[in-house]
Amino acid sequence: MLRTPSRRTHDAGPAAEALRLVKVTKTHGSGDGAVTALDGITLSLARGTFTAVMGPSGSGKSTLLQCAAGLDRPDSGIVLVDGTELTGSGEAELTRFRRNRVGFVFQQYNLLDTLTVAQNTVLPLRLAGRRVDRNRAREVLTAVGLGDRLGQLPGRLSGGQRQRVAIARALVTEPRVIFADEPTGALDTRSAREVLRLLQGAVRVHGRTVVMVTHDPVAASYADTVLFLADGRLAGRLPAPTADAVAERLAHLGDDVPAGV
Ligand SMILES: Nc1ncnc2c1ncn2[C@@H]1O[C@H](COP(=O)(O)OP(=O)(O)OP(=O)(O)O)[C@@H](O)[C@H]1O
Repeated sequence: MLRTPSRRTHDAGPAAEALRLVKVTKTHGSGDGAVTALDGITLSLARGTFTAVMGPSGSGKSTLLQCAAGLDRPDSGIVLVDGTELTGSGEAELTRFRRNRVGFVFQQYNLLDTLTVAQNTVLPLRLAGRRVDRNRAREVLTAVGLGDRLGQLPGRLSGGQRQRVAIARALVTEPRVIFADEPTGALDTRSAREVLRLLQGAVRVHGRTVVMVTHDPVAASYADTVLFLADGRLAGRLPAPTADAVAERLAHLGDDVPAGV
């Protein structure tokens, strides 16, 4: 069962906490081929914050996001989203939780080509069995600047426009946390900026919580805080990041790893 705040034991201000990981470990593969992707990650993210996760290739960023979002299961440790414990829950419950409380944005958009922009946008509501208000797609697509594209197929849109549909789709359920894995990785500078501003607006205007994996220091500078990963461990934290400061930290990652972040 998913545990509610009143029944869980790791309770440090649930009202203010959007995401909490306690000693999360994850190993991919087994035997000689086993790779420790996450090596005891403990972190807490406040509601209404925008966090970027950075680190070298293979440092565990995507695995962290997948485990935090309930898309993958840690080997050990605890994951709480908005005060509800995901670890230890059944598959059906986890699916229901993801559909209602979490939004996703991926590098490759993951839109369904045969559905219109509007249909793609409200798909999470349909999958969750929620009522779909006729105006909901228009409302949320207008907010991302695509109010005039409702009936189009994704194949007719640019990469930036597709990613904005993906953001509308992530926002449509009014999720507690939005997880974005390299959302600007396939975009040109201008489209990337639009996407980052939308994510920033979701946090600043609507109080959502965004966790974004990125390789790009400029993209990370849109976040309130950057968390650095190295070898599956937290290797630093940078509040109020500038692109230069992020690039500088990345260049020296591993020089000194603090014990707790
Ligand atoms: N499904 C898998 N099977 C085996 N090994 C995996 C799998 N997924 C990830 N790994 C390994 O786990 C480690 C962490 O991978 P992960 O994708 O989380 O890192 P990352 O920081 O997101 O990397 P990148 O920046 O290249 O996307 C890497 O060594 C990777 O090769």
